[in-house]
Amino acid sequence: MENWDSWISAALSTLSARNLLRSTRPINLPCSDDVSVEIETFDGPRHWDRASVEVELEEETFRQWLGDLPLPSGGNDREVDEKLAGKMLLFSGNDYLGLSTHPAVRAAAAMASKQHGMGPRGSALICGYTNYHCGLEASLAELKNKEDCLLCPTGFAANMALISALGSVSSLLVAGRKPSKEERIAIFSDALNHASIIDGIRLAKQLRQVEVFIYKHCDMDHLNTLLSCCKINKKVVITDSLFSMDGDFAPVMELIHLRRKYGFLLVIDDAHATLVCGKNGGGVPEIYKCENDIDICLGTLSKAAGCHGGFIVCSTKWKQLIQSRGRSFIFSTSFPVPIAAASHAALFVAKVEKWRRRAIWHRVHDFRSLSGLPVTSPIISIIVGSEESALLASRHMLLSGFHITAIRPPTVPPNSCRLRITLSAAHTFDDIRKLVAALSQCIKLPVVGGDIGQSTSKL
Ligand SMILES: Cc1ncc(COP(=O)(O)O)c(C=O)c1O
Repeated sequence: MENWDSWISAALSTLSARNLLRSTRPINLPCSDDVSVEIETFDGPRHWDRASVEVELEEETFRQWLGDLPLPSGGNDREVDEKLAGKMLLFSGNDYLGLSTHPAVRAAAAMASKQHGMGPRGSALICGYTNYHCGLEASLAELKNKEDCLLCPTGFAANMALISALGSVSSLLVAGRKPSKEERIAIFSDALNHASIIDGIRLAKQLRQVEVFIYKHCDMDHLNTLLSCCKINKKVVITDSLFSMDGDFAPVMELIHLRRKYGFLLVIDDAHATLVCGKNGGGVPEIYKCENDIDICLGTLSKAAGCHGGFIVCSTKWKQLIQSRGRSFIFSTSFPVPIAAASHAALFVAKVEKWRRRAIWHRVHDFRSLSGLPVTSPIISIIVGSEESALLASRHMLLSGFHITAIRPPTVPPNSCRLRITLSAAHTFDDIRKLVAALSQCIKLPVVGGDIGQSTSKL
């Protein structure tokens, strides 16, 4: 029976026959000693952690932001004059473990920039790929328990590169002509997948390489029906593992069950779960120990790693294909060496400082018990309905000193406007208590701060 392994091998043979297979040739930048020896780690939070969740706005910016938000009926600007600017508590970032301000991450970036500057600048296939990038790829493959890894300029670029490479398989297998409908790739995509997946799919569709089937959010019955009706052989299912707007998890074990039934290629975007989920931070695949059942896993270093850049962990064969056909990988400058060095340090710290993962999950638990909302992850989506209600709630939170944004159409459907709140290991129980107290003044919560005075955290 034909399967993805034979299709990918055939696509690689075609590329090889046409001299189109590409590989990276790392530039060797001498680094001083083994970096992991110099990385300092700590057994609990320190003062620098606060810098990742405390921000300041200029008075002018604060006024402008408030100016974009409606005044409550009968309200006036007096309260604005009272609060104004100064420090705010950030509940809207993606630096889930607070690593962006860690001394080891700062030191790695500083040392690399001192030794090598911000170069070499160029795309990975030309001259932008170094031993730093190579080492980071090896660490990510190890973290995710996969054969290989390919770094991309961003997480957005990683999804675009993967999907353009995927689409190219259908053309490569019918060399010299356009694939018929049955010869295309059938992509099944969750309705709430990230914009980078949606854009990648739209592009491949326009090029007539793929047929697209959108299944209802996390609805495995709907996916099963679509799969069973589809006559195309080459099927792919792609989903966020932890959804960026709703904060819920994809039903990974059910997807794996369907994969066994239909033999599709399973791709997950683990951007928000990497380093946050799993004992060692391996993300959703580590929770279920199902790394072998997930064919391709994408992620980003711009969230829990606190740095920048995207990655794809997969087999060496898939890596060869993506680096030869993934346009956003091929035609974009790779990220600078200090970013690679800092990301490498962040991965090391995240592995050693396991208390950070415990801390963020304690904060999730604290929020759940104080608010009564059934949250299951550090991404909290409080749906308030109309655009006006969301903006009024956002205004109240802003005036209470919380940096939280209202999410509106087109990012979310009309009448499901929401406040999106993200938690971090750098938040304290007291931060969560104050947050819930402020929320309870503008939103009806199931529990209005029941045990707001007591920590549920054991940290
Ligand atoms: C699920 C998901 N995938 C990909 C990305 C893109 O990552 P990056 O910010 O590194 O481009 C994001 C960022 O918001 C995301 O939420």
